[in-house]
Amino acid sequence: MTQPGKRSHRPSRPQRSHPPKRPDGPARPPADDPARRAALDVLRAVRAEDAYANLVLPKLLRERKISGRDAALATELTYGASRAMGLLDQIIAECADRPLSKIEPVLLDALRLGAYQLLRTRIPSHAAVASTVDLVRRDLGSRVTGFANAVLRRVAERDESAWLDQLAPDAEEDPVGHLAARTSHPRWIARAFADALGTTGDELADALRADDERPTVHLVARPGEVSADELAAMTGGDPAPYSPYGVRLDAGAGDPGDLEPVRERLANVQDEGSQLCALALTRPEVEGPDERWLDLCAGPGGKATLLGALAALNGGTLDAVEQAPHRAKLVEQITWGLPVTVHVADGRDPGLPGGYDRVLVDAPCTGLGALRRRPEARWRRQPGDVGDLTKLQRELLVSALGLVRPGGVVAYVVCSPHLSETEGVVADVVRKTGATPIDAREFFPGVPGLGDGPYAQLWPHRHGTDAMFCALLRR
Ligand SMILES: C[S@@+](CC[C@H](N)C(=O)[O-])C[C@H]1O[C@@H](n2cnc3c(N)ncnc32)[C@H](O)[C@@H]1O
Repeated sequence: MTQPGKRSHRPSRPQRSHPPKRPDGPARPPADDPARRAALDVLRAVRAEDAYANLVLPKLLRERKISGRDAALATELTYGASRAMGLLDQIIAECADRPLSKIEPVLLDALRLGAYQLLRTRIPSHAAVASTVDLVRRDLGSRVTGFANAVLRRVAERDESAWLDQLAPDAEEDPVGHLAARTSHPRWIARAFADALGTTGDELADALRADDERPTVHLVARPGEVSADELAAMTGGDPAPYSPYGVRLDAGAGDPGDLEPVRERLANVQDEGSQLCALALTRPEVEGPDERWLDLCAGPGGKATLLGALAALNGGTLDAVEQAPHRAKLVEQITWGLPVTVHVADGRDPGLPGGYDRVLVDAPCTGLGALRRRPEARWRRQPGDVGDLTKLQRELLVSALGLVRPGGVVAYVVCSPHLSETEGVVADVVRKTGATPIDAREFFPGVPGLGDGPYAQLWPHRHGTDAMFCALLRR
């Protein structure tokens, strides 16, 4: 696991033997503690099965019929502890009498939950400690409850800010490491953001902080079915600031899949940044026919649906390629009724005839631009992932340029601001193929702050979207 940088000295052991008492709040958590149990089970699934917290948790809450305040607490603890894992581990390592690698994984999960409650919630310290010890007792028996109790009491000796004063690198000497620790990001991700933003100053802090905010849900109105204004009126949301099809819902608006317009296929859930990148592909002029479009990495089908609906309005068609069969099925389901043909194939050599007027490459990437949606992703991703992905990204983009007709347009899109995945890939392919970059920013009308061009980079802290990157190339 990548951890924020830290100083080498160990702190003196905390002196107090009891966590600070707070008069408010319950003395002990309820004996049956469905919220914390659910949070622990999700952390375990994320660690042991490479599961995604944002998929496992809602399912588990439904199955166990956990709702209301318990569901809210389970969500806060699961997502919060997942996001802060690197920092929590550093603090636990300082407080334990053995290295993290020698702590049973389930016990470590429980300690993370306990430490999160102590440092980042208003739950009284004694309740946070007691509830964690109860979880540990139920899962592992009494043999390790003393250890869990002792570690958490030490964690409770300081608040988060005091721990950070001790553990975070010095702001002057190592500004990126300092901000990484303060915002609970791995250092390499903070570095990648700094490189893309061109600063290690205040804007880097804003970008990293925005990653910890829960994103609001964005909907896309299906072109030809309903307008953004109508969709906003139907859902109680607001028309989005940039996408003509977008609607932003209030935070906590519930499960958007339950909304009637979504059930009736008038709208889909889609980040406004994704909408803007798909739309950018459709906007540059092409001479001659403009009716055959291709999406080379289509699963699960968000952009294919928007492009398919726009193609339908113009009498065109969309071929959608996806390598993973189960994801191709999702594309089929979501684009049902649209002029979209799904092909299960490798986009690097999909066996299609070519000559397309417009091609989208929404390439597999590190997803560093959507970390706020996947709480555990920042700790799961490793710097070594970038090399393999950029090779695949280059190959897919070269393939797209072979499939588009002369004069046609290719959009290269990734949900990452990492310069190797963005400008690095495009520069390499432009050199190799002689494709001509178009200034993509022109095709994001009304959107400020997209960077120095010719590419467009969106950011959560600037635009309230995922950090999507879009390059437009003409063959
Ligand atoms: C970023 S996602 C695409 C998201 C999609 N465009 C949307 O808007 O819903 C990348 C997709 O590419 C697929 N993929 C990975 N390698 C591929 C390849 N060699 N050929 C085609 N698809 C591939 C992945 O399975 C994944 O579904």
